[in-house]
Amino acid sequence: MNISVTLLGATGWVGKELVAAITAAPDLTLAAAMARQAAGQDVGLATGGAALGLTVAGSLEEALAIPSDVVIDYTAPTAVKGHALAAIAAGRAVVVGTSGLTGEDYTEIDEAARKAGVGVIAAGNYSITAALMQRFALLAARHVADVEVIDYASAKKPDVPSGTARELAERLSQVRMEATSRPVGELIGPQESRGATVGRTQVHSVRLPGFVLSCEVLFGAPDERLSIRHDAGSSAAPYVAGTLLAVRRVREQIGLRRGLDTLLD
Ligand SMILES: NC(=O)c1ccc[n+]([C@@H]2O[C@H](COP(=O)([O-])OP(=O)(O)OC[C@H]3O[C@@H](n4cnc5c(N)ncnc54)[C@H](O)[C@@H]3O)[C@@H](O)[C@H]2O)c1
Ligand SMILES: O=C(O)C1=N[C@H](C(=O)O)CCC1
Repeated sequence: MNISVTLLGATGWVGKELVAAITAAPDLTLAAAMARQAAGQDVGLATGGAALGLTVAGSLEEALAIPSDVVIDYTAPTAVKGHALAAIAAGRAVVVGTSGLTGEDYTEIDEAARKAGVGVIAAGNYSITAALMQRFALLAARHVADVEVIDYASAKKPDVPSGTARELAERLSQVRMEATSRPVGELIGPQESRGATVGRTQVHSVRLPGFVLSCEVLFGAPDERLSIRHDAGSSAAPYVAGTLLAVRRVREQIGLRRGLDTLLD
């Protein structure tokens, strides 16, 4: 069955790749696309491809006025929550790609989705290999008590920690044992040196030129260490397949599902 899609953030780094992938997929139709600065232009031309005969919507209201099954959001951390709640209120299933949402934001989105009877899938990272990192880390956390997360991104990334690191830390916190390291609140010196506590897990964010997005999970045990690391390259291609997998699966559920690895079985 064909799935019609509304894409928010269509002219962005990830959005452009998704326009090409959705229009090439025989089971998907790009019903609407929003990008404020390219409003009124042909979506295909605005994203560097051939004309598609679909005009870019300049606002969320305009985009949601066109019927679709699923709304994808790859916009900005400041905008995504409002977009998701509006799409849910319009009866659409939602795939969240944008980073920056907290656990509390997701609780609110889950409640709204359950009330509306629609599904939402959110993944801090839609790359298949990043999902595998999360899967391996969750397995390791059942056996090794001490774990911390290092989040590396470009100097320009506006949000902290990355969606990848935040989701990983929140999920590790649900399964991990008590750390054996001294509690952060009992340390001598600036507690910020120990990073941010996300759930029950310390996250250390590095923002430097030369990085795109990397995430490292460090496990420590007496006289040994385990590190599991994901490094993204410079293109947005790795996020496309996972996002489209979520689009194809999101209408099977009601409420929120977090983590691409939960779709991989
Ligand atoms: N989950 C994942 O796998 C994954 C992968 C890559 C990027 N991301 C996240 O997705 C988000 C977008 O990333 P990007 O690199 O494509 O960004 P980008 O800046 O290249 O593109 C953002 C797009 O959204 C639009 N936009 C920005 N602010 C908006 C607003 N307030 N309202 C409406 N539209 C708005 C822009 O015009 C643009 O079209 C970021 O939060 C990024 O961290 C997540
Ligand atoms: O480039 C970004 O920004 C990315 N953001 C996601 C995150 O916050 O984890 C993941 C992929 C790239």
